[in-house]
Amino acid sequence: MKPVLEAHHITKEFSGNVVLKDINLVCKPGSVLALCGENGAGKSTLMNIISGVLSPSSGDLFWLGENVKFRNPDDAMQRGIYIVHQELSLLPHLTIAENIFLGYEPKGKLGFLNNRRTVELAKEILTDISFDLDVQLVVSSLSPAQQQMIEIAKAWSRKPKLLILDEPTSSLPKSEVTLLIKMINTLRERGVSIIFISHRLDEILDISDRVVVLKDGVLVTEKPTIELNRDHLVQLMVGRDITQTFPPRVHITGQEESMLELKNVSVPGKVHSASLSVPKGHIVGLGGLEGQGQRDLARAIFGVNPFSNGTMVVEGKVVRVKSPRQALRCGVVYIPDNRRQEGIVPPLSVRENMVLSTLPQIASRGVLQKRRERQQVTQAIESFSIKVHSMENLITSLSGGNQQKVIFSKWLRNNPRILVLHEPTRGVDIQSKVEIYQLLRKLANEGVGILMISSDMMELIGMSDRIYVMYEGRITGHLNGETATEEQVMSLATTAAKGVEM
Ligand SMILES: Nc1ncnc2c1ncn2[C@@H]1O[C@H](COP(=O)(O)OP(=O)(O)OP(=O)(O)O)[C@@H](O)[C@H]1O
Repeated sequence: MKPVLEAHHITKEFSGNVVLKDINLVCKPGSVLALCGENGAGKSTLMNIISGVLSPSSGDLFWLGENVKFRNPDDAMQRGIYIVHQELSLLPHLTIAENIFLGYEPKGKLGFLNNRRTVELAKEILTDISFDLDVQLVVSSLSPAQQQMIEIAKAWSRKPKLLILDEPTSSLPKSEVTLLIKMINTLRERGVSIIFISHRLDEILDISDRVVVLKDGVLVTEKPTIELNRDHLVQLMVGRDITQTFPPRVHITGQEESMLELKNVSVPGKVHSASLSVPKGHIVGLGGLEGQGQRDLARAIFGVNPFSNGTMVVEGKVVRVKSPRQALRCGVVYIPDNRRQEGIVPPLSVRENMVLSTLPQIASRGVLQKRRERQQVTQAIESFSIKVHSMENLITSLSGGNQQKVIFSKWLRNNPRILVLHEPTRGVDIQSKVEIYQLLRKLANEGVGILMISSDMMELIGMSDRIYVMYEGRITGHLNGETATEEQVMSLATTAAKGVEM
């Protein structure tokens, strides 16, 4: 079949720094091409070139055999290239139908907006891709998975020939990924050529027909997916085998010392009478489907939206945490899941972003302190393997995964006693995941109490010493992390049973 798009010898430089070298790529109709590689390998840059956001420094793009130069994303979209970015672009206060047709609203005879027609057409689009949802719902009421699917429905309404999905599953729990995969398969059957970027290897192997691996801006492999397995793919991306993803648990003997205890805490309408305990040196997992109150619980612990009732005990003392500042004073640090929106300050450099949370301490000190600060930043860049040329580069010039690592390291500079993390490895490549897991275990071994919210079942079971599960704002039970199974977690995640320990 004739390719829709061919990239010939694409190279891209940013101020003399070559981030893509001589890339050749072929995208065929009705086929899914998975694009993978470590954080900073060049995946987004390549997609931005294909979708007209960036121009290549050299090389050519051919669209249906014709040599093309896109001046902007609209230009590429006119041809049929549509990109769905990692960050969702929907307007939360508008309905699904309004979002799908934003900027393309069907007009009536006199040129007025035709709301009924918008609703009808939106319904047709959802039906066409077998997605059953009331198109008059407001987007803010949807789950992240549903919002992601509306992004794809919006793309589908523009009749794309080439659809680029940049980490579409990274914020979705496994249970909802299935829905998305079904949708991708439907689009493939309709003859759409799809480029699928993901760090989730199982999905890559599941969905794609061919796999392309980028490493440091070079295309190192292109193979039919059936010739690959998980280990092989890791080898290609990382350059070595990763035999052990999760570091070994350490068995703590003697009396358990509690770092954080929640007794019947509530957040109105979100968390109902939840109780849990995080012992010293433990990693306690908090699982469940997305949106069951985990975020509200974490934010309340950190004083963003305080608990309305119940008791919070930190290292044996009852505390009332009403602000993040108070939480930090109690030794509690919270690293949220939407790190890129909440965590970075775009106009600042990597160094400035890293020292931000401890800035008042640093600002009052002199040259020596500045030197120390630079040393600490250098150390953080090394220990997190952050891909950056200079610490003075703007944070926005880093790849998504590397921005996440900067934020991670920034919060850890506060020397937490209790660390609350939400989806610690979302959007992070396999190698860095392993590094983050090792770091968390090291912190636990040093006596930090860790509460890790994760919808990644492998991670939850592989890392936690104890697992609590939430459903509809309640903790439905807890499990021993070492013996827990996926089925047990799922069963607690979908039932209102109480007080189960297995
Ligand atoms: N506007 C820019 N200016 C300077 N450097 C940039 C710019 N955009 C990207 N880069 C650099 O290009 C390299 C590739 O980044 P890119 O975002 O394409 O990686 P990626 O493979 O998509 O990573 P991730 O998985 O983390 O999203 C990185 O080293 C990044 O710092």
